Amino acid sequence: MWRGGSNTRTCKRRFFSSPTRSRHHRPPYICRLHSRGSQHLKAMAEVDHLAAERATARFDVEEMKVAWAGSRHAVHVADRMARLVASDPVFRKDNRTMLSRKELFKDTLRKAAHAWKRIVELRLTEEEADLLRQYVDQPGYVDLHWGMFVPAIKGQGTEEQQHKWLPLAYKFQIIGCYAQTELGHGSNVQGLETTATFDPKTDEFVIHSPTLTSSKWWPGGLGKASTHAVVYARLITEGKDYGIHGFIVQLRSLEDHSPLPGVTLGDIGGKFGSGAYNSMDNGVLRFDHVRIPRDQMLMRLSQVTREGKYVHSNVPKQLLYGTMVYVRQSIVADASKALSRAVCIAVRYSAVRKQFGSQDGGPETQVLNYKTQQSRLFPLLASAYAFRFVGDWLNWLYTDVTQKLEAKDFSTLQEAHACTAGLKAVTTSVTADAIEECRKLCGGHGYLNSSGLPELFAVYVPACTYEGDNVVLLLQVARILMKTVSQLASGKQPVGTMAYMGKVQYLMQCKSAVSSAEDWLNPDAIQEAFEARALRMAVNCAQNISQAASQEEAAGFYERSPDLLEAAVAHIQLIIVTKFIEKVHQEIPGHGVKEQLQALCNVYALYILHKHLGDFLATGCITPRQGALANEQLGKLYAQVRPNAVALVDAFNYTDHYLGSVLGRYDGDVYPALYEEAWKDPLNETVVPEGYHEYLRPLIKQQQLKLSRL
Ligand SMILES: CC/C=C\C/C=C\C/C=C\C/C=C\C/C=C\C/C=C\C=C\C(=O)SCCNC(=O)CCNC(=O)[C@H](O)C(C)(C)COP(=O)(O)OP(=O)(O)OC[C@H]1O[C@@H](n2cnc3c(N)ncnc32)[C@H](O)[C@@H]1OP(=O)(O)O
Ligand SMILES: Cc1cc2nc3c(=O)[nH]c(=O)nc-3n(C[C@H](O)[C@H](O)[C@H](O)COP(=O)(O)OP(=O)(O)OC[C@H]3O[C@@H](n4cnc5c(N)ncnc54)[C@H](O)[C@@H]3O)c2cc1C
Repeated sequence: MWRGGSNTRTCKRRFFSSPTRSRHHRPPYICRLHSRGSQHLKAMAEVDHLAAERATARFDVEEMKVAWAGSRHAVHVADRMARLVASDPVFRKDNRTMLSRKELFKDTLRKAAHAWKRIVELRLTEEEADLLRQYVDQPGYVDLHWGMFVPAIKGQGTEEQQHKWLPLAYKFQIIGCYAQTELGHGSNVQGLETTATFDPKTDEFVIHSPTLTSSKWWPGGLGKASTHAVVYARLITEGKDYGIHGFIVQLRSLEDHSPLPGVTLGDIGGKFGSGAYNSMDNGVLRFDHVRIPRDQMLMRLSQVTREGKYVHSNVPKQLLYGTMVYVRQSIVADASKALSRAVCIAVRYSAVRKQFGSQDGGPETQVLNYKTQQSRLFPLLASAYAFRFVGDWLNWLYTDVTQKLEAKDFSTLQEAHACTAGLKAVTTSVTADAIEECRKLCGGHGYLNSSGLPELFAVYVPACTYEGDNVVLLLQVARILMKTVSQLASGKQPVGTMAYMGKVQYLMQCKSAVSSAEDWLNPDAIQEAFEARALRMAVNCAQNISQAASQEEAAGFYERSPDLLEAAVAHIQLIIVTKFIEKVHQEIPGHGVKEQLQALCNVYALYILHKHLGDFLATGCITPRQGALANEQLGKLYAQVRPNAVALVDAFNYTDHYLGSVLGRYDGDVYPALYEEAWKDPLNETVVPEGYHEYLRPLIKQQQLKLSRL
């Protein structure tokens, strides 16, 4: 093989012959390697494996792209934007992990400015611009500007305020961030300490950070880029504290970007992983009696009059949390993107990679053919599709609730909160774990930056924390579940995703009718088992809380919170399974597409059942035998997915630029790419490393001297 042959030996000789060769003047062996032509290498590499894989697909990949993207139009626009970004040298990202923090941040500013220039030049629509930013794929201040600052003003500002501030934000005449979290408090929003005290003499609010722990801490874009922030602070007027409200505060000069008087701010420092989320300037901010006009309080939900009187509109105060609800639903859509990227890399590489099993000098086995590889990878593939569809549904729910709120109908607010909080928590936790699992599925090469997986993981894991720590959010779901269970006795019929709880009499005693592995292909059997498990877990928790009669309800909730978390997860998994089943029931065009989605839906549901078998058995929803039959059926489904696996990840329609992984390349030509990538590392800029003369040579010489004395 070329990898271990004479070229390698030439390489060693040449390296030792020249101490300071630059990577721009590569040693002759590399030139020779190239002059022999990439065609020669290609012929020797395993390019054909993916072509052969694609030929075994039993469905129409182009139509699956439509099912994944949501419409033919969505495929077309996404494709155009992805290619626009991939073909633009400013958007290159293969060198990102080698940049210093300062270089990375400057690169992010450059990319953001260039993206904006292209958006304006090409007169892109909002949909196109969002996609272009997604494919640029580098976290930066623009995410918070468009993702939180603008939505906060839209959701909490009066029409007059929107009219004043939004045009400035839309044209980047100001740059905004979302400054809620403080050093001392993040999860507990009501515990924030920053104050906004109304001064009727000047008709201003005085924004102040009374303690160190009240310093704003974490807001993205705050550290270096933003000129303005929506700041959350305790509103104090007429000597009374009215709790947390939002205020638009200018932080930096629009002339020279210097902090305004009374404002102290900066970046909070390096974060997990090289490159990755370090492109973002998460910041710290302190106020020393900073004055803002009264009309910079976001006044849609409540107002302070010229005289300083507090007036609360007749709306639920939780509408203040609206921006978080909006972002949580978009994070569910992001989860399917991040998970599908990791799975695409792991599936393609598993089809290329071979280990063991060579018979009579024949080829080794593709690792994708190992049942263990399939049982680790295919549930993640199914989860990517499941999250995609539940994300679409959540987006619909969010739009529906927003329309109802506009009409002053607040009846679905709790449903929106429970679904966004719970789905955000479950999909991000699964995705973070899955990216790490995909790294392991790629063996040693998965640990290289060039696999794309370390960076994806480092960028993605904070999703388990931002926009609400996942445990805190699941406890919110659990509280709503307990409230719903307690209302069942009074005959109140639960609605929306809790409606199944209305079948309490039946679901508490039903027994699964499954008697063969094939019976688990029946969506009704799956649905019933998941509903019974979720309801029984919730009812068990409610009973345990109320049986602790000596305790206050809150203390009982606290005691039982680990069980409540599991009940909340069971409820959210039921929603994901239900929405996948509903999707598959729809008319889905394209040869074999519906069948593949059906198989993935079953993989998802039966994998969850298998993983959480303890829940299903302990609640008596299924018998151990039925659990074993589910596992048997799961194995059959993996065999069904196997010939379609590569085509199923092709349907995500990701460019090599967006994937950013030598292992996940579309053409499967992995080894030459890995080899090539290694030489780009700064350590290879010189053949003899810096520090050799200072540290290595003296050490070796000293040891040689010692030995010669012996
Ligand atoms: C290199 C690139 C490579 C790869 C990239 C690949 C992928 C990357 C993908 C994405 C990355 C890109 C961008 C990143 C995007 C975003 C991240 C950036 C920004 C992050 C921003 C933030 O984090 S902002 C701060 C968020 N903070 C929180 O979420 C705080 C959490 N806490 C709370 O929400 C609340 O404090 C609480 C809900 C926990 C408690 O509320 P509280 O009012 O104190 O008390 P309760 O008694 O619990 O509740 C009272 C009642 O209110 C109801 N309630 C609570 N919340 C809501 C709500 N939101 N809506 C409606 N109702 C609500 C609750 O149920 C109670 O109701 P009752 O009926 O029981 O009274
Ligand atoms: C990358 C990143 C970007 C961010 N961007 C922004 C931003 O733009 N704007 C902004 O305002 N904020 C931002 N944040 C802050 C983020 O929203 C908070 O970190 C998050 O809400 C968690 O709050 P915390 O840090 O206070 O965690 P804590 O609440 O201190 O959590 C610590 C531990 O305590 C546990 N815990 C806390 N409360 C409970 C409870 N009641 N019951 C059981 N366990 C509990 C948690 O599960 C966790 O294990 C960002 C954070 C990160 C990491």
